[in-house]
Amino acid sequence: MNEIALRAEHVSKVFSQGLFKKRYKLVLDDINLEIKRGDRLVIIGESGMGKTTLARILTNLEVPTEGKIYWFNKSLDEWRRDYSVIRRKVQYIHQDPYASLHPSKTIYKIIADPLKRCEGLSGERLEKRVYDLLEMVGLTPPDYFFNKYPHHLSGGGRQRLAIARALTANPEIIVADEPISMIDMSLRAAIIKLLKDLNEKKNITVILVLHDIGAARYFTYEKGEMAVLYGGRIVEKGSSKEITTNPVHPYTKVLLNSSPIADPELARKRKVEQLRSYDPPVRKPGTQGCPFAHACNYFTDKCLNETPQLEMISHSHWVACHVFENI
Ligand SMILES: Nc1ncnc2c1ncn2[C@@H]1O[C@H](COP(=O)(O)OP(=O)(O)OP(=O)(O)O)[C@@H](O)[C@H]1O
Repeated sequence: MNEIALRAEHVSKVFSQGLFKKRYKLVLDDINLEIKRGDRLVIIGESGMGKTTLARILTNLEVPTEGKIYWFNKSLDEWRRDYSVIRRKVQYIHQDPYASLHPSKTIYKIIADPLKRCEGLSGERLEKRVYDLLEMVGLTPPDYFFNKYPHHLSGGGRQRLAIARALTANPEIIVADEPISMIDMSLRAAIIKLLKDLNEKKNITVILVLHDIGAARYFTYEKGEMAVLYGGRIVEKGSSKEITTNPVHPYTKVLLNSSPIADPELARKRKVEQLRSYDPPVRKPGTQGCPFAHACNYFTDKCLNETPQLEMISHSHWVACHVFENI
């Protein structure tokens, strides 16, 4: 059975700024998403598009202004009685592993403490679990790391440690927010591969928030979906193959065309479309119109006045754009 692991239904978020004269900002606008148990999903978009806010709402670290989140077909209200149990099954991995790891605890303690607290493990059984978890995330040989501290690790090593700590809860869903943004290029693929392995071998549902479409493609190449976020709205979503080989939204096309190519000759030949604006849109609650209209080269009056809704264009592909057929 393909159970839905996580679903966002009509999720919106408004932040207010300013102490006396409040200004309201619509950061997420009517997000609808779902992911089946054991699947992979990437939420992709550039800085300021609302990705972190969405990831935090999906894991109940932030409360939506409107809409609901469902974990395994039950709303968070319905989980209230068993919340402490289900909470541990949905783990959030922070984009800055260093900030999320206790600097004065040894690596052993960082992993052992939650295992002691939640599973009551001690002695040899505890040590074996710590050893196995470090091995699983590639911090090997594990006992070499037992008495080291997070600052002894590279950025990639710290992200592995943060993943191992999340695994102490035996999670069923992992939401990782830009897990590779603070680590060296050469180590990024290894972290994505680790998350793929956890999905494949342990059937953990993995949602990745990324701004790099190359990394998104690598994560979802064999299976999985992508949702492209712009100005707090999903502008295109579908199978990884559809989004990367047949993108139709003008923003997705720009994202794909601006991803780095190793070959300098090909990079020189590539024509990258210039947008009318590179600033993320600032939207107020109640704003109508396409969030991308201020940057889009193909906008019409309709784009300024009417918010495009996601429409199915094939069984694994949806787009929210009034003009995509004319581009
Ligand atoms: N607590 C908050 N109060 C007010 N505004 C906020 C708050 N958190 C986020 N924002 C604003 O919401 C918008 C979206 O932020 P968010 O961090 O979700 O985007 P993002 O796509 O993850 O970008 P980045 O990769 O830069 O973090 C930004 O304009 C940000 O300034």
